[in-house]
Amino acid sequence: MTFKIGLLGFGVVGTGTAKILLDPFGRHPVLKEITIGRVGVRSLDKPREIELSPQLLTTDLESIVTDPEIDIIVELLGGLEPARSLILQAIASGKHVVTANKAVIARFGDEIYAKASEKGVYVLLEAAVGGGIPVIKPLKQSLGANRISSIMGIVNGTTNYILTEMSQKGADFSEVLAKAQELGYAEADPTADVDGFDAADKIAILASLGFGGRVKREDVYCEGIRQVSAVDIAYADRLGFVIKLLAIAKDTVKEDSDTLELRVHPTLVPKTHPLANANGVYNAILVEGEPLGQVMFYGPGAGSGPTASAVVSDVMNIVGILKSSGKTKELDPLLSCIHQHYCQIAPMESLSTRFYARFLCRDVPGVIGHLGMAFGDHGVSLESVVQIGIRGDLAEIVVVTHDVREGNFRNALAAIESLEAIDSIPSILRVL
Ligand SMILES: NC(=O)C1=CN([C@@H]2O[C@H](COP(=O)(O)OP(=O)(O)OC[C@H]3O[C@@H](n4cnc5c(N)ncnc54)[C@H](OP(=O)(O)O)[C@@H]3O)[C@@H](O)[C@H]2O)C=CC1
Ligand SMILES: N[C@@H](CC=O)C(=O)O
Ligand code: NA
Repeated sequence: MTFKIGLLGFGVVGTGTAKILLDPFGRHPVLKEITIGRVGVRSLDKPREIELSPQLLTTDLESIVTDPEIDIIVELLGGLEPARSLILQAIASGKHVVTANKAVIARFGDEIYAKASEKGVYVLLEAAVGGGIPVIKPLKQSLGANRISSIMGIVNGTTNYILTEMSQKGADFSEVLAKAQELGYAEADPTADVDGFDAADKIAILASLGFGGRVKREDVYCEGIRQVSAVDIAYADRLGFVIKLLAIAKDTVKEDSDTLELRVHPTLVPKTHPLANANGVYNAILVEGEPLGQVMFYGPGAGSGPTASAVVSDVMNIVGILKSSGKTKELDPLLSCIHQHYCQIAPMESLSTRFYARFLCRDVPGVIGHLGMAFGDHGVSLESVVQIGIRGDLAEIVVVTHDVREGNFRNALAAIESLEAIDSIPSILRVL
């Protein structure tokens, strides 16, 4: 029996996917039954790493998603449109879909999964989060017996690569970003990586799987890494931390309400924490549940081969189902997505966390006392105050707070900004 896939996109991940499918020797035997039926691209003239028969390539992507010969559509275009419309058209034509497109799923997952359930087809997305790391299927299946309390991790390879190179080699931000693009890690528009949007898409998807409700993408609080400077990386290092872009989804049961913290931001992570040692393009996702406790998923979070590994494993899962149960419309609830309600998200002001803040102060007597008083007045207690040095004619003071409600911390900062001794507050970062 042969199963035909229609590949939408033949870039970094599309090429990696074709490489695996065209070289099945030594891999799972089911791969020998999968062939590439058609390939959709934007430009027919572009030089390609893999030579495909010219009849396979087309710029008419609609003709692929409606082709009766195709069993599975593999969407590797990126971007919102035409990806969303083509996925919906593929579903309407009764085709199963595999996608790596977290941007589309995080925004239109409810629409896509509702249509997929109606049509009795699967939409699988292992490659969309953590690249090659198996994390979607484990959350759906292997961890299904657990009550998940938190999902926290490094889910963007590009920014982790940038932060690692900045901290280990003192490299320059824009040079490292260009290298990440060259290596095929970054999105077509790398703003999505650098400003945290890609990580926010991914944590929205993970939260929805882990906490059993839909998540509105716009509810994810999101800060990227643009404001992380070499100065803060060096201070963090001296204080025993590394700076990582963390994506966090945490169940916070308070009194009678059960809400979810959902946020992406650069974070000072203690060097002893398991997430601190995920470097370069590697991602790490720490899941906590009852009764299991903690489990960490670690591996390459982006790149052609690793991401293609996840894409092809989804294709194989669908082929396995088609082979064993035929074209039944009854979906396996452990592979499909059936959420109906939305998770309730906690407002940022109500969250409690530690903060790191760097102040530039006029070197007047008692400045540390003024700072301490302003924090104290707003219920913020300090874990450490380090007056590190002089920058020009300004004194540089770094503080780390104890756990504090975000709202109280912001109020304290507003008061501090108006102090005569304060010149500026160049950085504020959260601490794990
Ligand atoms: N790169 C990575 O490491 C990872 C990527 N992903 C996701 O995988 C998906 C693909 O990413 P990647 O392979 O890096 O992207 P690329 O930009 O390398 O490839 C995109 C492919 O899609 C084709 N394409 C894009 N828009 C259109 C259009 N409107 N009509 C026809 N063809 C189009 C391009 O055609 P042409 O070649 O003619 O330009 C190209 O072949 C994205 O959703 C991304 O987020 C997920 C995990 C990791
Ligand atoms: N641009 C993304 C690619 C994988 O999802 C990243 O850098 O992680
Ligand atoms: Na994955």
